[in-house]
Amino acid sequence: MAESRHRAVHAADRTEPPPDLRGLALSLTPLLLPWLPRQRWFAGKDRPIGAVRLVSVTELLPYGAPATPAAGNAPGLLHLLVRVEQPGPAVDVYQLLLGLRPAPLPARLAPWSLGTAADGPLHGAAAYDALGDPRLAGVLLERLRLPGRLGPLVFSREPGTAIPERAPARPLGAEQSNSSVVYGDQLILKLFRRVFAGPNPDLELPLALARAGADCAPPPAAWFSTDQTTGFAEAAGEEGGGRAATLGVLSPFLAGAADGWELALAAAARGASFGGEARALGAATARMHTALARALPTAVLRRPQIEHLAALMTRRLDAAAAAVPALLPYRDALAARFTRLTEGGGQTWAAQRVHGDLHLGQALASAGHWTIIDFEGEPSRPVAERRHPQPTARDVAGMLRSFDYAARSSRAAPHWAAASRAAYCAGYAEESGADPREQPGLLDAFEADKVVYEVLYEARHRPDWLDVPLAAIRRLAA
Ligand SMILES: Nc1ncnc2c1ncn2[C@@H]1O[C@H](COP(=O)(O)OP(=O)(O)O)[C@@H](O)[C@H]1O
Ligand SMILES: O=P(O)(O)O[C@H]1O[C@H](CO)[C@@H](O[C@H]2O[C@H](CO)[C@@H](O)[C@H](O)[C@H]2O)[C@H](O)[C@H]1O
Repeated sequence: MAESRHRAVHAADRTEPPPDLRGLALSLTPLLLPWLPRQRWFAGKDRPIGAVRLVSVTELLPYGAPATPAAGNAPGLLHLLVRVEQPGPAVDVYQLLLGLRPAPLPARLAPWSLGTAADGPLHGAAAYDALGDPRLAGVLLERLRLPGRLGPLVFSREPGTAIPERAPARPLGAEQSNSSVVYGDQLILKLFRRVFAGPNPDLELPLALARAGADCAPPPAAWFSTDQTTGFAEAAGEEGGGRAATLGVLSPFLAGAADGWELALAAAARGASFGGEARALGAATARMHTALARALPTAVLRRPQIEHLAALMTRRLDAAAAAVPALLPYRDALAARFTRLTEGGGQTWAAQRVHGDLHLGQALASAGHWTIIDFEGEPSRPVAERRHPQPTARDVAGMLRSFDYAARSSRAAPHWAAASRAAYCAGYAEESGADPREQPGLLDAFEADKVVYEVLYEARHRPDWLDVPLAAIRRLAA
């Protein structure tokens, strides 16, 4: 890799992309406008895009500069952070990795195409999502192997971790909020698409767990971030303002693991009990909570914080009901669950860092062990809010909802979900000594909050699934 060239392109103290790189990237922006809203991870699909502005441009591999003459038309690789301006309060920053080759693209890369630059310095170059190109994904792996700075990008590596020099790369096909590449069934790189100022909990929590010796999450091997966060959204930067934004995390890949969602669906579809697995998952959740409470700050929620929490849940409910009118008839019954939280007199709740979006798809089973992944929290919540200590009931409620989703999606007998939920809570209680069912008001409120979130999530991303949370709401509100 022509490392010295990359460093020459980006001086370490530069805050603006050099004019030649800015010119390159500007000739790509017309291609971004139609492409962005088609991406699963693009959060602003419901609003028109006003403008796409460059926050930073980094050349990871120069276009049109083959390392050897024999390499012929070598691809280029650009890292972009772009601000997408849309109607509404937040301005989102997205991370893009764009491959460049002379048009036309080879057929294997066609599904990743953004189109061909019509003018500017890249006139005639085909741009594509570089994660679909194993060669370019390899460039990223090499960067992560060698810690250091490249312009606005800072690459870090956890001491004592093994990262191969080369490994075949394949993009993960799953419908995701972010994008991931698997290297040789050994490592997985998760690239955050919508990025925020401050550490991403999906690095912060697994790293804290690993450093505390807990084996509940894959231990990060390397990561990269940017410390140039001036163009980032205000709201997202509240707590992390001016601090480095995490862009990607490389972790061990659990080859051959099955996720809890597939396992639960398979069991439910053949009428088999999921009790043993749910119990073990409850115990794994409790171990994760215990380790997080030891490794990261905890808090006690008193009356003002509990009122704030209830108000936040009610605000989210009202926003969801405004967007999905099918929620309106149940609004008051759901709001009552939040209000009841504040009626406990001198009641206090223990709070700590939690997973924040725990569901069956976030638990991987391999060799009889549950590993928890994806600690980012609910992607639509401000990151500052996701990083606050919260009652562990938030995670328990998330998983309980997931058993309901699995039962409805597989048309399981009605008692299947109830039995799985009970086994999960029993496993949690055995491991931690505290049964989540002993705080029914808290669990009810978090379950109602989660199901409201799910209504909005399904309405935005999977309208065919909307009836799953709506059916639960009809039950909760009855
Ligand atoms: N360490 C891992 N080992 C094996 N598979 C993984 C690992 N991390 C993630 N995956 C797979 O990738 C999918 C997406 O990862 P996730 O972190 O949930 O991303 P997103 O936030 O985009 O949903 C998961 O559902 C899982 O199937
Ligand atoms: O995995 P992500 O971080 O992208 O989480 C989002 O997508 C999930 C769906 O993939 C969504 O989860 C909902 O559907 C699941 C079944 O597909 C179900 O098991 C969960 O209980 C349900 O909440 C999640 O809410 C969303 O944040």
